[in-house]
Amino acid sequence: MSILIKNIKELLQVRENNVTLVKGADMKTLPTLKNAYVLIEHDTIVEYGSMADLGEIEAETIIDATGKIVLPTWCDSHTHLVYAGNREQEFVDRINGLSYEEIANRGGGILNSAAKLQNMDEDELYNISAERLINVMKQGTGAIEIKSGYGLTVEAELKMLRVIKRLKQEFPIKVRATFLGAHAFPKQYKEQPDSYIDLIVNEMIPLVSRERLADFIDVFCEKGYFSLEQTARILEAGKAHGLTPKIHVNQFNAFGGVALGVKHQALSVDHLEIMTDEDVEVLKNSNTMPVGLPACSYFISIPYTPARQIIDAGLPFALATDYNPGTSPTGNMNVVVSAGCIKMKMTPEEAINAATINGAYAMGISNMYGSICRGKKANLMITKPISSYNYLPYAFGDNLIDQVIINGSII
Ligand SMILES: N=CN[C@@H](CCC(=O)O)C(=O)O
Ligand SMILES: [Zn+2]
Repeated sequence: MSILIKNIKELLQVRENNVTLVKGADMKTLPTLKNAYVLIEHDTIVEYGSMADLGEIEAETIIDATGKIVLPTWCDSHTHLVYAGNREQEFVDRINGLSYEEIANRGGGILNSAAKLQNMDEDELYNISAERLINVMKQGTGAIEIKSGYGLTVEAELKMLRVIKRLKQEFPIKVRATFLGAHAFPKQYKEQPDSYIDLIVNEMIPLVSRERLADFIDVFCEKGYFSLEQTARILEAGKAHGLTPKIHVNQFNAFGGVALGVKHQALSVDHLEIMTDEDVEVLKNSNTMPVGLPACSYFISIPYTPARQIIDAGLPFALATDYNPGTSPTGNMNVVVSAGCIKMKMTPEEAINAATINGAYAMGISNMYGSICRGKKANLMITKPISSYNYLPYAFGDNLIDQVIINGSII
């Protein structure tokens, strides 16, 4: 199977060398090629170049992209896409003045999602999750991280991770799985929280690892959720079982979670709505990717991650959706890229770098995903005819994606 895309108005994120992330001032550069072509064979980008250099090439499928822009598919490094039901009542409660914290304290929030998921049959959970996955693929996402964390019992956490595994097997999109048993304390552990940490460390992590159900270990490190000490214990146990840390930190409070993540060589630290100068400082000279989730800030009206401060400090930065029923009921990376530009003052070049190559880095897959590079996976999207790539974040809410190719297949 071969596909030739020709007469491309502009081909974005073209990398001659296989860079694995971009940071600081380099994020302002988005290498492009005008009037270009790309040749795909099976699941791989084998060649690209200027139309002037296109010789006689045979291809089974030829796509004429006149007037259109082609770029790598989005790499969404933070989602909770597997969940049992929506929480629109909490949305209305927030409009009527309750905060995220107040709703959680009344038994809403993550515990509300866990109760629904524990009662849902695994096939039904798979079917509704598959529908969401198909939807985000059509919106241009070609690689995605999906977390557990709405189970909160051994059985329900494993159910979630098996659903993620099945999604990975059934769809061409690249899926990375994260074990987030430490998302909230189940009600029965409220008075003896360390017994829940024992359950995670002694039962859940060994089972998840034995059945190879996850790549990453995550913890919601936050006041009222998991403390620095509890987070450290879980990360240590995860690492001992081959899981790489990726943590939720600084969503509502800054109290040293970023430094803890860096100390444990977290691949990414996510949320970061509340950042101190020390948090930014500690990320320098680390291999940890800071990840912002602007759809969450928008939806629950909390501050936006200070992307400018982070990038201007010379750091890399990634954007992701945080797709979940409580704080970000969208998996649409196009909206996230727009929000990065509009609310975080990122340039379109920075936002596209953040949502492609840096998102891939935050999933540990940027050697094969996130840029147009010979030998990389054939994950590309073709826009409708548009005036320039700036139009993508500018026309927020418009569907500007015409065709999506994932793993060499047209979706
Ligand atoms: N903050 C923690 N976890 C999710 C929200 C979970 C929920 O409210 O269901 C997040 O990343 O925003
Ligand atoms: Zn999250």
